[in-house]
Amino acid sequence: MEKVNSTPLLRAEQLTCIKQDRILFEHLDVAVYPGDIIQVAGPNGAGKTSLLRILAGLAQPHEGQVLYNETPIGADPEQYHQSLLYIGHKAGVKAELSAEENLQFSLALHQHDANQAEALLESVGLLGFEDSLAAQLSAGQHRRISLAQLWSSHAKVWILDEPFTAIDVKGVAAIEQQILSHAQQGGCVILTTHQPLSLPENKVKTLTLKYRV
Ligand SMILES: Nc1ncnc2c1ncn2[C@@H]1O[C@H](COP(=O)(O)OP(=O)(O)OP(=O)(O)O)[C@@H](O)[C@H]1O
Repeated sequence: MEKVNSTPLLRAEQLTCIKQDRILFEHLDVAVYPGDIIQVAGPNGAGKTSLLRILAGLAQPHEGQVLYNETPIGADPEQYHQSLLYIGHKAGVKAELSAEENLQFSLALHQHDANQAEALLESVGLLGFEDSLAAQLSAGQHRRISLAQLWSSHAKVWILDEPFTAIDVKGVAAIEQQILSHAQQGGCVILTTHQPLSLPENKVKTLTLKYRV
C-alpha cells in the first residue's frame, strides 16, 4: 500500500556547501514531508543558516539541488516564492518605521492584506505599540513584528532561522503553538534554534550538522 504523504513537499538532493574553503556539508539529502517540523541543530558555524538559505533559494549550493513538489526551485522561482515564508535570523525591521508600518511592508511583500497588520500585532502581544517607531522597541519586540507573519501566512513551507531569539517564555509558547498548528494543517517547518523546543518530541525531527574542520 502506498504511504500517505509519500511525496516530500521539499527535497534537497546531494547538497554540498563550501564557505571560505571549508566544506560545511557535502552530499546532504533532506526530505521534508507535509506535517514535518524539522529542527536543524549543530554548533555555531556548523552551517545551519547556510543550509536554510539554500533551502529558501536565497543561496546556491556548490553542488546539488532543492526541489519543491519535485520541481527544482529554480525552474519556477515565483511559485516557490509564493509557497515559502522565510524569516531570517535578523529581525529585518526598519528603525524609522512604526511597528505597524514594518508589518504592513512585510505583508505587502508577500502579497497579503496589509489591513490585517493591527490584528496580527495583537496576536504577538504588540497591541498598543502599533505606532511606536521600531527604533524605540526592544530586540524581542522587533522579532515579534517579523514573526507576526506566522499568523497570516498561507505558505506551505516555513523556514525560520532562530525564531525564538530574544523572545520571552510566553512568546515562545505562542510561536511553538503556531508552528504546531501549521504542521497539523499539512504545512512543513524547518527551523534552527539553540534553545530546546517544548514541542512534543514525536512531532519534531532533528537534522544535526557537525562542525567540520
Ligand atoms: N557571508 C559569509 N562569507 C564568508 N563566510 C561565511 C559567510 N557566512 C557564513 N560563512 C562561513 O560559514 C560558516 C557557517 O556559517 P552559518 O551561519 O551557516 O553557521 P550556523 O550553523 O548557522 O552558525 P550559528 O549557530 O552561529 O548561527 C561560518 O563559520 C563562516 O565560516
